[in-house]
Amino acid sequence: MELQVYPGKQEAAEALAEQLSEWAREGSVEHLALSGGSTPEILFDTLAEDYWFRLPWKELQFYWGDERCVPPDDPQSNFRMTREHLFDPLPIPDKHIHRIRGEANPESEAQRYADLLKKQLPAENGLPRFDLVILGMGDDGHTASVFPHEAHLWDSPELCAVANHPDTGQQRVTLTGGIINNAARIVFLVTGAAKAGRVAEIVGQQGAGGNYPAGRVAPRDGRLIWILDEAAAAGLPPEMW
Ligand SMILES: O=C1O[C@H](COP(=O)(O)O)[C@@H](O)[C@H](O)[C@H]1O
Repeated sequence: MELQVYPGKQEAAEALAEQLSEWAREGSVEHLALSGGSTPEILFDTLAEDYWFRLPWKELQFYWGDERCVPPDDPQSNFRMTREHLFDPLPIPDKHIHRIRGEANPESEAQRYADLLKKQLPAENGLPRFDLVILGMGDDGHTASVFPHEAHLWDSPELCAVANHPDTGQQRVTLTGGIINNAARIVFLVTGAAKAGRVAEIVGQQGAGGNYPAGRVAPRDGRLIWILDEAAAAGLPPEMW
């Protein structure tokens, strides 16, 4: 596990943008899965504003780690946020954007997306392999849309599953642990004081970190990088960073 801590969320986002641009320019990232929620907005804005000419945008294929089961223009849609902050401003061909259809029947969509991943991605260890999976972590330790109350979904033999938000019951379609942990690189981008407790448990291995879905992220033979801001890292022992 590699740990990178930056003063604030802007610096953390810039660091990930820079590393992504290096990997893309050297040709080691083509297929990448994006996270949703609010944290990646700043990453996408940074990429759209400062990396127009510094990434081979037309060579990248975009996927998602999870999607809320809402229409693609809904305020809650991970695709909508990404389109507004990343795809609209940049020259990305529509055929390279492989969204999870939040408006479809969740069970059929989980199956369709799993089939698409099998078709699109190279295989390694008998599973499709992403070059890069970008993940966020919720305050409750969820990642993608595998929540603590449905942690068994992490071990699903299927590549994608239907999940339910613990408070709202909103359905989600999510990647499961097998395909996430098969990625060549997994990068967590986590910022803000609200995440510090879970970061201390999972990254600092204080307590029951391994019980959270985010604590189950452990690439089989790839790299795992946690990119934090100081607020999220505040519960980690100083010698770690
Ligand atoms: O619901 C979700 O939450 C996580 C974390 O989101 P954040 O807003 O706390 O950054 C996110 O990674 C996931 O993609 C999203 O659907």
